[in-house]
Amino acid sequence: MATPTEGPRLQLDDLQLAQGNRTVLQHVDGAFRDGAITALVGANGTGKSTLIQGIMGLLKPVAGRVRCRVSKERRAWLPQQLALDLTFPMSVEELVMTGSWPSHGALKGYCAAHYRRGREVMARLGISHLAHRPLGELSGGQRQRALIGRTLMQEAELLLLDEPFANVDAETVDVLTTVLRDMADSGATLIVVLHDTEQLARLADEVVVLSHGHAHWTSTEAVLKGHGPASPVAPMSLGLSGVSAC
Ligand SMILES: Nc1ncnc2c1ncn2[C@@H]1O[C@H](COP(=O)(O)OP(=O)(O)OP(=O)(O)O)[C@@H](O)[C@H]1O
Repeated sequence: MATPTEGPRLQLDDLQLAQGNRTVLQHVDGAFRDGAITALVGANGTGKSTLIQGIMGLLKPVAGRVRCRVSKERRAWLPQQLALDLTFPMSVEELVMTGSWPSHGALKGYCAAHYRRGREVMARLGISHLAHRPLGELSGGQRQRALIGRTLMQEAELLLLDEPFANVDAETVDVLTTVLRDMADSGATLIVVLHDTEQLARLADEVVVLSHGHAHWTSTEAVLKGHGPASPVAPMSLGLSGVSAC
């Protein structure tokens, strides 16, 4: 199938997604802005993970379609930390280096340029001193830095993150916020599931609100002021915690 060369990288056309026999989202129409961070918010069970699965091609649409101009090698998905098994014997550096697999292949071995880039990525995330530490011996924040390092190594153009700041320390939130902003400023399209108004205010350029089976594109300001799509909607009813920034 030919890949269109114009328009946004990621567009959803009248998308309908189901889990089992149950429709979770329908008539989802909209584009994600390139070079921007879009927050995905909604109360528990409104379909945030379902939408991510649909975008990543892990869940086949019941109707409509996902139009994505990003090659599979440049798409990255960071699930919730709890969903990850990081007990296998691998060091931080080995994990970061696997980010080169989608484009380079898993079996070819790394060249000097790969190792150089891996070291740059670890330095940027403040984890150089952990390069040889097994993943199973990391804190939540250190683990999340290593996982983001893997997506930097991959040079992801489309990055989906499910609650990236859950169970991480404040310093890691600062480091990751800077790195994610830099990625967007470099042109990447980022979609981030968030549950915290402070992080939303700090990070999101725009917001997609999931509610009652539908998705609505809106501004960060509208959500923070408590005006959702079918306004007025309190941030808490969107699954957002923290004090409203209005
Ligand atoms: N594998 C599954 N089989 C059946 N139903 C599922 C499955 N996964 C999710 N669901 C249902 O689909 C709906 C949407 O779930 P989803 O996990 O996408 O919501 P969410 O917004 O990500 O929730 P949370 O904020 O709790 O992570 C829920 O009603 C959930 O119970």
